This record gives sequence, structure tokens and C-alpha cells, in this order.
Amino acid sequence: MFDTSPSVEPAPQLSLEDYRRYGRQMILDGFGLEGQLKLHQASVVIVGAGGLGCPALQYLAAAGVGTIGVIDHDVVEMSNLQRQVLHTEARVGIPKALSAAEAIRQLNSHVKVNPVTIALTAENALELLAPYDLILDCTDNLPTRYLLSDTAVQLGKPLVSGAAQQFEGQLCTYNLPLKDDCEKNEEARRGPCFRCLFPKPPAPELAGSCEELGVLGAVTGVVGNLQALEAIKILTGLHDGKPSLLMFSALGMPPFRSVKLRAKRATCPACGIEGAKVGKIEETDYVAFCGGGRPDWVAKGLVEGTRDSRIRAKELKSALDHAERRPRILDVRSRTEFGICHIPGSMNVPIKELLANPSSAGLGAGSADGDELYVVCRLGNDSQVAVDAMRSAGKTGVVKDLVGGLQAWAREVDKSFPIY
Ligand SMILES: Nc1ncnc2c1ncn2[C@@H]1O[C@H](COP(=O)(O)OP(=O)(O)OP(=O)(O)O)[C@@H](O)[C@H]1O
Ligand SMILES: [Zn+2]
Repeated sequence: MFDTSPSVEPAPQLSLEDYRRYGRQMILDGFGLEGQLKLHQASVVIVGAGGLGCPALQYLAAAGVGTIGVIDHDVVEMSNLQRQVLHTEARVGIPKALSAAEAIRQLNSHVKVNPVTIALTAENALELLAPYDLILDCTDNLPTRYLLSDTAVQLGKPLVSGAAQQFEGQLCTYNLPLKDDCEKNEEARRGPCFRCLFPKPPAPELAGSCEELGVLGAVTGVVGNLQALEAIKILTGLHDGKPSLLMFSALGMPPFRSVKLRAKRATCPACGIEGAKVGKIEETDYVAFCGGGRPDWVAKGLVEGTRDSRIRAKELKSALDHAERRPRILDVRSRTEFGICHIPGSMNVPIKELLANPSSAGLGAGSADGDELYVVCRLGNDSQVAVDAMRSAGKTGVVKDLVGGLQAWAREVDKSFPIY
């Protein structure tokens, strides 16, 4: 008797629609049907649905990654739309993870999206990231970067990390599976982790945010796209398995530079061959490790004991309206920001120049040393630094900084003053 049952063929996993949809990438050498199936079966989690996360999500979803997790605790704001291209005017106020998930569903309804609207923390990181094959770091702060790196090492997953600020960007994949198979030890067959490169975090004041320093949307677009590309290369086997750090400078020539990374550090406390020395992730205080967060009282209210060196927006307005001799306002933002908007009659000495010579700051033409002086900036951080420096340099009399900066001025005093 002949066996007439059909030979056992693997069930086709792509629909006819999929062939049409993904054909342009499937015909690429080295990609093929196999590459598309790998993407379909893959799961990627994106932490941060902001400037980097949006373009990364968009290209991963469009390329047909089967399952995508989106973790972000923040809500969409108008100031995000300049670069966070999955969000829309209609979704301002909605959690970013939900807004991004909605955009992905509209782009590719076959992708399974798992939005998470809480922050990734030391307590939940292992659980939230464990179900995924690959992690994208699209966040904007050091504690989360260390947390993600330690978690990726512990879970044995590649971490594609992006960063962008002003005109510059960086891309690096940590814990990358190496293609060099001469190494026998499984641990040694991974590239370095974030701690290997940056064992100690930089001082918090050196790590500015996009809110403070600015960023061009197309720059986050470049880096976010590179993260998606890197993920696709790793998932489909197109990656050369050689860890490198790519630096992008929109104004540079050439705009891209890349350095090959050394092997992981044997003494790395997270991934070193000599054994992990970092404590349990759940019990680690990443914010403290990075020097503590920015004090959140800075823009939110007066601190006990500093009342005599700070003024609220409404009090400043009344001082300007009623004082016999109009108080002077010293604006310590950059000249570019001063050019965007300022309180009429204010002087501009950018914080860097002021710190270089704090004793002469605030003495514009026609002013006397005893005049009241109010120092302003955008958010109320640099103005405090300026007042401290001026006082330490011997400045006496009334010298106060505006709590909450010009944003507070716009909210509380002059609704026509631009918030940016
Ligand atoms: N631990 C974390 N868990 C989840 N999401 C995070 C975490 N840390 C940062 N993020 C998110 O990463 C994203 C970073 O993106 P980006 O810096 O472009 O946005 P932003 O913080 O809204 O910008 P801006 O600084 O202009 O307000 C933010 O949406 C932020 O909420
Ligand atoms: Zn390491």
C-alpha cells in the first residue's frame, strides 16, 4: 500500500496579503521569506514612546514585527508633536502608550500591540520585559538606562539604545549576541553592557534633558529609525554581530562616525565574567545611583528657608507695577531663547556668561547696586543657580529668582506670554 497522505509541509505562515504587503523587503538578499517569518514570530518592547520611540515603533510595526510592547507613563503634550510623530493633536492628554498603540493599529492591524501606561521601574522591569525577544531603550534619563541595561543582561536579551539631544544622536546595542563563535562561554558571547561603557553615571547637572536643551525632531527621527533598523537586523540575522557605538551630528561633516567597541569588561559589576556584583534589580535604587533626580520642588514651590531669595510670579508682577523705582529683571536664558520672547525691559545675560563673572552681573546701564533685581529663566532652575552665584560673589540687596521661571509667569500672570 502506498501512503497517500500528503507529505508534512510546514503550514504557510504568511497570508497572500502579507506577500503583497512585505514583498519589497522580502526580495532583498539575505531577507527573504525566512526573514519575514522571523519578524512575524518576533516580539520587541519599546520603552519610551517619545521622540525616539515613535519612529522606531512606526518602522517596526510597518515591517511586520509580530508583537510589540510599548511602555510609557507619560501623556501626550502639544510640545511633543514636533518630534513624537505617532501622536496627534486629537490625542493630546492621552497616555502616550495608548496613543502609540492606536497609531500602530491603524498602520498595521496584524501587529499585536501591548501598551503599558506605567513607568518601568526596578520593581516591575524583569516582569514587564521578560516576554520579549529584544528591548529598545527610547527613554531620556540615566536611571532608566542603567535599569534597562541590568535587566537586559539578567534576561539575556539585546538592548538597542538610542539617545538624541539638540543636533546630536547616539546609537549602541548592548548585550549584543556576537557572531564570533570561537568563544565557548555563553556569557562571553555577548557584547558589552551600558555599565561596561559607563561604570559611573555622569554628574546629574551634566545630563540635561530635551526640555532644557532642545532637540530637532528630524534628529530623533534619524536615531529612532536606526534603532528600528538595528532591531530588524538582529531579529532577521542580518546583523554582523560586532558591537559599535554610532555617533550622529546633524551639523557635522561627515554626520556619522562609528567606533568599534571593546569586549565586555571582565570586572563589569553587571555582565562581567568575574560575576555579577550589582544587587538584586528589584532592590536597587537607580535614581540614587545616578545622583538623585532633579529636585522636584524647583519649579513647584518655595523651599523653607529660601523665601528671601525667591519670588512668585504674581509677587513679581506686583513689584513691577507698584515699586517706586522699577525693579530690574535679569533673564539668564540663551540669546536664542531671549529672542523668542521676554518680559519687556529685561536684560539678557546668559547663565554661562553670568557664572564666568557673577560679581558684575545685573549691573546694566543706569542701575545702582541697591536696586531690586529679579532673575528669570524658562523653568526656574538656572535662575536659582545665578542668584546663588551672585550672592556668593558678594552681591547684596534684593536679589531673587522667579519660582517656576517664565512658564510660571505665563501661567499665573500673562496668559499671552508664550510657553515653549
Ligand atoms: N522609566 C520609564 N518608563 C517608561 N517610560 C519612560 C521612562 N523614562 C522615560 N520614559 C519616557 O521616554 C520618553 C522620552 O521621550 P522624549 O524625551 O522625546 O519625551 P518627553 O520626555 O515627553 O520630552 P520633553 O523632555 O520635551 O518633555 C518619554 O515619553 C518618557 O515618558
Ligand atoms: Zn557590562
